[in-house]
Amino acid sequence: MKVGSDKLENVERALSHIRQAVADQKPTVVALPECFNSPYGTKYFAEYAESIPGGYTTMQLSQIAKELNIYVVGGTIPERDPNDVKMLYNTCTVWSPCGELIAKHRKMHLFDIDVKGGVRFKESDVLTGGSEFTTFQLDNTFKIGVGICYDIRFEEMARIYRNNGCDMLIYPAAFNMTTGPLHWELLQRARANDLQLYVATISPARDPNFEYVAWGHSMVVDPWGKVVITAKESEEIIYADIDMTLNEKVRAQIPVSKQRRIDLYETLYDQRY
Ligand SMILES: NC(=O)CCC(=O)C(=O)O
Repeated sequence: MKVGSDKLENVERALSHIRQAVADQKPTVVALPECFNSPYGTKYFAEYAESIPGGYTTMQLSQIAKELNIYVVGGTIPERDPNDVKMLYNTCTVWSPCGELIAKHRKMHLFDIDVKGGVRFKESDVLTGGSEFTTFQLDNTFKIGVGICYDIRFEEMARIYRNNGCDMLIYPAAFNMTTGPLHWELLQRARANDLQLYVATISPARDPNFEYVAWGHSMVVDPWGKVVITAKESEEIIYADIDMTLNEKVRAQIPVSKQRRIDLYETLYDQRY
């Protein structure tokens, strides 16, 4: 999705794409990118931040989920904590087909990197990291874990979701022109293959005129680690059918989860899998 500097236009564009997706394919779930109501940059977050729920952007997401009878994974927006207005988060909301807020994830791992000759970014200059894991269920059948962009680099987080029974991980995300070419697909396929579940990412479209140039290429990867579909770098809606039986089929044929030598790893992870 293209994201510009006009918040109302950004939200209107998101709503219009959601309507388009529903008209084209009647999906169960629609997902938006990281930072879809604001340009992605630390100097913008305070100005575009809203409280959740109650702010303009998330009210619109609630209404459209209800109107179209779908689940909406509402990308992310900068969130202002109403109890402490200095506290800002990068937050994803999830809305049920009744328009209820069923999950809220605050980005747990803040994007602070400095690649020589490449990208430098420091979310922690203005944002606070969340400290809760976030999952939701689709009609009590399919369990989804939510992470935001840089969160995908932390395999422990994904493992915890898997140990808690997640069938899919969704990451609204905005990689960049330095790390995108090397790591965007790699990380998604790694998470999907290691944990034998579906992974989806949703990115803003690439706009070379912004200071932070997003990599684009929203993607869905299946539990074999195979890319099911990928978008171009420009604006595009992509659709994927999720086979809810595939995780179990892959896990039965390559039973790595049952073969892990957790007795040797000295891991703190839950040892159920
Ligand atoms: N918005 C982000 O968290 C970007 C993460 C990223 O680009 C990476 O390389 O990791």
